[in-house]
Amino acid sequence: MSLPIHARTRVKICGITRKEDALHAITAGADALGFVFYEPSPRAVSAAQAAAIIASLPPFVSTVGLFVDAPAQQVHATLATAPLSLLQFHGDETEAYCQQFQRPYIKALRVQSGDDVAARMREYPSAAAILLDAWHPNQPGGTGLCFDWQQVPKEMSTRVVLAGGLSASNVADAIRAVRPYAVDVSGGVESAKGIKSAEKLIAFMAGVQAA
Ligand SMILES: O=C(O)c1ccccc1NCC(=O)[C@H](O)[C@H](O)COP(=O)(O)O
Repeated sequence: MSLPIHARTRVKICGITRKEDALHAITAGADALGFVFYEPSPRAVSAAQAAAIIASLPPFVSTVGLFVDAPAQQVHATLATAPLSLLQFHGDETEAYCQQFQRPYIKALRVQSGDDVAARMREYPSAAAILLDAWHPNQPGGTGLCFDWQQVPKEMSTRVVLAGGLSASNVADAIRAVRPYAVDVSGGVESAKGIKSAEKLIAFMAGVQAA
């Protein structure tokens, strides 16, 4: 039996740094929250900060821990402190690296023009989903940039979490173009880096529902 997974598009709000933002995101209807464990990011949190936010959440909310080419020991130590439902790997991690933590994981791929996205996605058969994001030479994520949605292989869209430059103004078009399993947003729902806006979260969710 095939599941009707397109009955609605799931939403992950990434770069949560404050309890109030987490609760605004959930109240607006988000399914998942992302915590950035990458020190150079303006949205970085410690494992203890993430654990405190997660402890304040209602049930049935997925929590995603994001890493960029982190030493395995850092991922293990974070998991020991923060109860994360999934891991997200945003660097050049191999499938063998991603699998070693025995947790469901999302592999992020940063898309450049000319990329064979289908071939890159096939390198991670064990991933729970593939997050497709925009490529930038100096920033591994959270760039606020879109990539060309036509590059998403249509036959694989049920595995895709679409990210990169999404906001209330373009998320409905993005969903209609790609029909992804989920969308992911960070900068498009912020009032400042790492600070989410309740109004922008509500507007973003309305855009998702309009698609
Ligand atoms: O958000 C960050 O600062 C970040 C830093 C390093 C790696 C990944 C990062 N974010 C990952 C995400 O999942 C973002 O939501 C995704 O890149 C989209 O960001 P945006 O274009 O700002 O919506």
